[in-house]
Amino acid sequence: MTRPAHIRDKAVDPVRAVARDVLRAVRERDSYANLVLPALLRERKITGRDAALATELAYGTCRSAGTLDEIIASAAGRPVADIDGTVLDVLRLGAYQLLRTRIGAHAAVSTSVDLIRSEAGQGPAGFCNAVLRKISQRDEDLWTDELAPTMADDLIGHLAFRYAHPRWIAEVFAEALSTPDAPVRAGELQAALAADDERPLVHLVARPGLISAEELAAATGGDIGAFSPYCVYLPGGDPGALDAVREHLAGVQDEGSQLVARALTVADIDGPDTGRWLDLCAGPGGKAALVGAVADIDGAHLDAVEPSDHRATLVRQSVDGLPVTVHVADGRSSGLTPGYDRVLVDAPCTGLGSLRRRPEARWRRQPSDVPELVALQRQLLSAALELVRPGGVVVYSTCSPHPAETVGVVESVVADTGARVVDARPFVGVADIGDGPFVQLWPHRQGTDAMFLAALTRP
Ligand SMILES: C[S@@+](CC[C@H](N)C(=O)[O-])C[C@H]1O[C@@H](n2cnc3c(N)ncnc32)[C@H](O)[C@@H]1O
Repeated sequence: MTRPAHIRDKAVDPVRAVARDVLRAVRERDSYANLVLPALLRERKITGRDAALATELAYGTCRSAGTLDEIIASAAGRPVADIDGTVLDVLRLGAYQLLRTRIGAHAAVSTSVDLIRSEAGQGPAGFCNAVLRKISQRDEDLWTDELAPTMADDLIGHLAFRYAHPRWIAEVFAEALSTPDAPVRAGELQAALAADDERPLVHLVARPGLISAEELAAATGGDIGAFSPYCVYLPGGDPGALDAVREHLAGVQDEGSQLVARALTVADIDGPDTGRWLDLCAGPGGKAALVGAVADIDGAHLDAVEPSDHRATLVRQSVDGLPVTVHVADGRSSGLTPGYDRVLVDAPCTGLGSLRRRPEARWRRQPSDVPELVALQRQLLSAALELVRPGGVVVYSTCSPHPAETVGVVESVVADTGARVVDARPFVGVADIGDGPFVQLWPHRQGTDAMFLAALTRP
């Protein structure tokens, strides 16, 4: 019987082999690292500390790939486009260990060379050895001095390299953190990119009516969240293995997303709440589950719209047992009867606000993705304003701080429709959240994803 490639060669470290295979799936098949990795760990029965190391190596390398590539190209004396993909995956993995972990240089280089030798033979293994040894002669700061522009010449370019972000995303962060009166301070942009470059805590949501945040914290050993009454911070480990998650008492959800869902349920509206609530972009169902649980307590009902069959199935699973009806439909032409008290538009977006939770996303997204998304966001927000009743509330949110997707969309729809912006800050309940009326959360300020939230009503 032929043994699988990853265990054919005894010299190959199985933990690094898993990380390498995640990088390969991301590069060759556009896979999502956070879907591939758990499946590989299960299949290869890698658990405990080994699983934690494989996760750190796979996700960390994905997050920093662009900066690592510039260092690899310099050390190899050729562009990374001229390096065979299977060799490049291992060079990235080795460079990550050398520059961004405490793993010793000998272990980082020798395990990488073993990986290449087992697949590609002695020649590529020698190349890998030479490149990684060259990289190991400097630490990350020295490579930054060597290859990045100086802070004085080009602040954004420097910080983008240092904190492993594409330059255009660092520019978006700088724009979003600037005020009409003043450009972003260097220290603030640095803090924002640094926080976005770190592995985030897992945030759990305690499902209202089933378990309290206090009970969930006690059951999981986590800490109660700072802002959302449902949130628990989990320091580490596999949340899928927790009893509370397996029994659907709790789920995994960033605290910023919890605050958006909660804002919909507590926002002021004119007149009595008739209990008609709508989630116009519901898949995969994280916010619908939280809103649906509150609807159950408040005697309301939630309609949840999602055009993709697969994602609508995920919504159904996440709202099982709650007063929620899932509609497979386009939110721009859902056919639902107007008159909703509360409508959530958690719009499809670039996701630039949750890059820390999607390891490879920052290198995949392109500025050219933005205009099409903005057009869709405007149409969805306009549709929501037709579905809400006069005096009801529409909450518009994105997991992106991109000004075109946030303030730009809201202001253009307000100009077109005559809708009125309401101060969203009281519905979020976070102190020192800016001058309003919009809310922009940030990893470096609140420890949440960079969620944006606006509240609108129509006369
Ligand atoms: C940011 S996600 C929503 C996340 C969701 N609210 C949650 O908390 O789990 C945006 C969703 O909008 C859906 N979508 C895309 N085009 C849409 C459309 N025309 N109408 C309604 N939803 C759409 C996407 O399939 C995706 O599931």
